[in-house]
Amino acid sequence: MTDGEDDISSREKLDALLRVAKYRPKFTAGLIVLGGFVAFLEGIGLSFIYPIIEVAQTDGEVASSDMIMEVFLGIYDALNIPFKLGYLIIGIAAVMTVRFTSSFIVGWLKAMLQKRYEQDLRKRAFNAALAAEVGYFDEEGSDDILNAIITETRYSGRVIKGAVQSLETLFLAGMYLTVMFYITPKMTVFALLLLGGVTVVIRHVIEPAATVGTEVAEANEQVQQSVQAGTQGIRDVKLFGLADEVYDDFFESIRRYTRSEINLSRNEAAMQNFYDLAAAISLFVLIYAGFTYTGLSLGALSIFLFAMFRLSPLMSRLNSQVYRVEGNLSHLVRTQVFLDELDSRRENSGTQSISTVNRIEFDDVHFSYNNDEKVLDGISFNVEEDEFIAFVGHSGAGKSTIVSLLARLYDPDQGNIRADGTPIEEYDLKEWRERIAVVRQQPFIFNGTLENNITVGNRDATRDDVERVSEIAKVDEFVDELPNGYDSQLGDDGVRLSGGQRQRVALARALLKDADFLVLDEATSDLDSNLEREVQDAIELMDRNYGIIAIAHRLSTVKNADRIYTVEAGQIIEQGSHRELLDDEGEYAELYAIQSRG
Ligand SMILES: Nc1ncnc2c1ncn2[C@@H]1O[C@H](COP(=O)(O)OP(=O)(O)OP(=O)(O)O)[C@@H](O)[C@H]1O
Repeated sequence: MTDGEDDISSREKLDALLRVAKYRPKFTAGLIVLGGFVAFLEGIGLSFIYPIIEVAQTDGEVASSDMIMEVFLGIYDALNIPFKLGYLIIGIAAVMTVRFTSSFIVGWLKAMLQKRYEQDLRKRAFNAALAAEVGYFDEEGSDDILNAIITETRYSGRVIKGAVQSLETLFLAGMYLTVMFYITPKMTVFALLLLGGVTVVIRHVIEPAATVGTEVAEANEQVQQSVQAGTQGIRDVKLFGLADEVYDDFFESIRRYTRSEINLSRNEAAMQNFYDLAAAISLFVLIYAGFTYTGLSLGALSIFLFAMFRLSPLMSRLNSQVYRVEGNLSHLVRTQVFLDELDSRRENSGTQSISTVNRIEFDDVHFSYNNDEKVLDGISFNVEEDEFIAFVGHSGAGKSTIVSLLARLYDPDQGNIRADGTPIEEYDLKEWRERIAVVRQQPFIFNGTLENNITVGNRDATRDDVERVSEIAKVDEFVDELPNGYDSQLGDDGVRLSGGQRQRVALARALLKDADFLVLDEATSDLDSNLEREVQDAIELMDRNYGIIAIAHRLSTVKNADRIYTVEAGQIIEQGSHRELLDDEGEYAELYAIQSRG
């Protein structure tokens, strides 16, 4: 195979196969042994031809002329069965029954192995994806991750079945060869050279399977991306007249996919048919040679030719199977690389337990997303459990990033974030996230009921609890308009809700969590100012004591904050109460003046 950019080296393929072998090795070994047993029975069945032909020719009067005959006579004698044609037929029928029943079991177990392996890969991939850092999703894009979990794993699962199948075929071929070799070594070597030569020529001429496999995998990924843009992004596609562009992308990738799949099948068909052609010609050459140059008995020659007749399609099947396995191996290698990457990007959790937080402190925190532009440049602030602080500033200043770091979606490059004096990365990650309730500007709505969406952070909550927080978040104002109240299905990503309604659901969700700090990242920006004010008041008047960290564009919502921090280019440029900041006549005062005029 040529080593192009996207080609996968033999070493990688071998590693991938070795890793597959470690999945349920005993089951797989049992399956292979059973495959060997099938081949053995096939051999026994085949050898029955010999006594059957001999007995038919001599009308039952056979002498133990050679080893095969002696073995058969011995067995029939031991079982006390007459060595007659009828009983020989019954014998072969019995052997074939066991052989094909075993084959059926092998087929069944193979499917089991393949599907379970595929399931295992999917489970591992999704589990690892759920545990991976958010940064990995930023880099890879969720489309690629989706494709790796859904599509690549399916192809990968086929490797294990294909490999076992190839081994089975190899056993059968080996058995036929052994029988042939036993009868006439010279003609067997000649037959092998013929078939082997044809195989080498055909494989050399046809494109290496893995290259085509990689092409199929890449094209698949692109198809998925285009379809996703056309489904998830359908509104923007329509609004911006992007349908043609999205369709062109889709068409180009599906064309690539179709072409690669056709090439793959063409290569397989070519291999199969040209091989069969060569095998058929070889067979007639051998029939001629057998009758002309060897003094074999009709029985022996029949077994030889029958074995040869069965061997040739097996060899071509083996060729196609190996070719398929190689093709699927490139998917497997990609899946394994993906799994390794996910594992190496696992979120780090601390071990320290945490049940309440009284104080959070950012101490000279620096951060950049891709090690290039600094997004946070020395952020320091603190907030107590009974305080309300706010961040304001221009878009892109780094405010949401502060929240992401606080929730440990990312870790700082430099500096410390402490909770009650301990760096937050030392806390158990899950427990830490339970301490803070974050409401994002564009929350995700899960496919389920309204109630289900409100209780995501507290599945034990009762309907009363749900109604209580819904009143504060003003969800109660639209719940009656939904067809089944709290039991209404919200659809994929909450398509049935307006932006403001989604935000209210997210707020109710956060309020239901038993957290110590409530983090509102433009949480009410889609509500009209009156409703926003009402929600804000309701939160501030709650009996429950939360520390509140709010990010706001509309400055009126943070007027009551104990401290307001103005963020610019990743730095806090001023801080103080609303009054103090107005008196300072700095950036905040300017922003406030602009908004008041508006
Ligand atoms: N996941 C990400 N990967 C790379 N860069 C990012 C990512 N998220 C944000 N940024 C960049 O970091 C900078 C700060 O973004 P951030 O969302 O924190 O700003 P913000 O002040 O909250 O803005 P806004 O008010 O518009 O929400 C921006 O320049 C943005 O492009």
